Amino acid sequence: MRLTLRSKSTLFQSYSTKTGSTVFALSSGHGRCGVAVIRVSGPSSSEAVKTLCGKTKLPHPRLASLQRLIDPSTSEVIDRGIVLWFPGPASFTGEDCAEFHVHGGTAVVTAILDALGSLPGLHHAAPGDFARRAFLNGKMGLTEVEGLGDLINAETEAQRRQAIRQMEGDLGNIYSDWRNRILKCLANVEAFIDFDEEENIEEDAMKIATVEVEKVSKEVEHHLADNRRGERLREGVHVAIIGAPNVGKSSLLNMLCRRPAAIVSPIAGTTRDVVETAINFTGYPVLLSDTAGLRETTDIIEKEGVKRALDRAQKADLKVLMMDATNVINTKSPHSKWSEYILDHMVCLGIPATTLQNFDQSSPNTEYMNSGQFLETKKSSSPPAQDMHPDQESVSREVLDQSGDEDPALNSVIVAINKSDLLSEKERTLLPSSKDAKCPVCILSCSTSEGLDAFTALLADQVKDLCGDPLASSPTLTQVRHRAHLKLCHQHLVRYQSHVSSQNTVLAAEALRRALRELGQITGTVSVEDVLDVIFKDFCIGK
Ligand SMILES: Nc1nc2c(ncn2[C@@H]2O[C@H](COP(=O)(O)OP(=O)(O)OP(=O)(O)O)[C@@H](O)[C@H]2O)c(=O)[nH]1
Ligand SMILES: [K+]
Ligand SMILES: [Mg+2]
Repeated sequence: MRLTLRSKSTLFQSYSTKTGSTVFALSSGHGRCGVAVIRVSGPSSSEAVKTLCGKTKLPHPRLASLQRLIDPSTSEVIDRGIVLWFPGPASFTGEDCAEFHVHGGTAVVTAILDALGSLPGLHHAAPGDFARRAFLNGKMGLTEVEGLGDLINAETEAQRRQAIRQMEGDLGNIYSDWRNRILKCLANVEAFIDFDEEENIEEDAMKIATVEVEKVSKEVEHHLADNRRGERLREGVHVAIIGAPNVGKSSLLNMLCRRPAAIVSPIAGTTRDVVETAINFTGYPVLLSDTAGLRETTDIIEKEGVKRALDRAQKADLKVLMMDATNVINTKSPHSKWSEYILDHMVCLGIPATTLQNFDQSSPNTEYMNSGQFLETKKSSSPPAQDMHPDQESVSREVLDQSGDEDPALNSVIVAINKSDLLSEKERTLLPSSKDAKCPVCILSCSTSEGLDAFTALLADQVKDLCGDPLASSPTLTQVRHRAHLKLCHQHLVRYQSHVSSQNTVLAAEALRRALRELGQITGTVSVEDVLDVIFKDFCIGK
């Protein structure tokens, strides 16, 4: 076996010198502001600093100095600002870097950028150029770079916590740990293949590897079965308000986002499009959607609205099923159970059957259906189950396990019975409790705000449950990209076990290599040389 050893740092170096160019960009926000920060990275950074400062010597590294910044073409002073010089590799990107902190006016910023652009070898940076250079120079792993991106984009406290944790390397460490352990296993398996007969390789090298692979495989599996908490927190929890026309869906949306985002009117069928608002819900991001009232209609625009509403309901993490309290009182037969009544109501509205997985079809509430207030049953026209997000299935199952008394068919549904102000005291006592309905029920009035605090608290609890506390448990998966690679990694680990069972060590080793490649694609450290490094270290080949 020939070993070509090359360290990771030389590998990264060859990338960065290949780029060779020097880039610059406005790093603070655009628009007029007190101070703007312009960043430069690359081999010509030192020339840029000297030229703009009009000096032959560089300022002290990493010390702020006040400088007159000069336009090299006219020798005119552009501005007076702070200059920071960060010689590589002790800089954010690992290259020579500089920062110009100037007055944040459009003309000042434009003049500095133009001056930099006029220097030889300097180019305006493309999006993400600085982070990319930091990654290529080994300053950050891919997951850390992604964490940095998320941190910049974080809009809520919980998102910020998750992102900073990822940027600090918590998530990357998990993946690196798996990677290192699989590398070791691969080293064992390779040694077993290569030196089986000639050398004194420990006999149980294969056994040790197999036990360890099984362990990692279980950990990956557990990490994958996270209910998409991290991804939800990153993207926002999708909450859809659905229900019959005129029950007050748009009124509720407006109350929750504290602005008249959707039109409210006494005319049934007012909302047609999905009206989406992003709100910060007690520190958690929520994408709240108001939808068209669900009913059968010949109006083609409203029909499309109903289709969109059902589609949104299907994709939502939580569905707020809104009902009009007066309808509830009038249509509920005294004999039917509340949970059945709610399920019947959903079926009548044509809400996708996937939400009603355990609905007992043998006892439909025909009296209610024939009341004429709602549509005929549309179960058959419901979108097929395979349209569901593949993970929604496991989500449902997990909620089901935890729900205890709740009806699994109603998981992810919150019933909001609105217009309670229109009921008498006596009628109110007839409304269901969460226990009767086997799912959370809130009685509220968008007119008087009654019950709104309780509803908000309940929704906040459910949103928190779906996202988890980003600091409490071990870091969760945050990106679909990671999930895709981890799923493949897990498949290869499972395959490894079956190849070992059939004593095909060559294929077993290949399965580990493929598992490693998937992990490497998450952290951005794919390099076959690493395997050889481990063999060299652990088995002292060539001593
Ligand atoms: N009395 C009373 N009226 C309400 C309440 N909430 C909403 N309304 C009224 O009910 C009517 C319909 O409200 P919307 O918010 O437009 O209802 P919607 O469900 O969005 O209606 P569509 O978009 O047409 O499906 C309006 O006239 C509201 O003012 C409430 O709690 N009590
Ligand atoms: K309306
Ligand atoms: Mg509406």
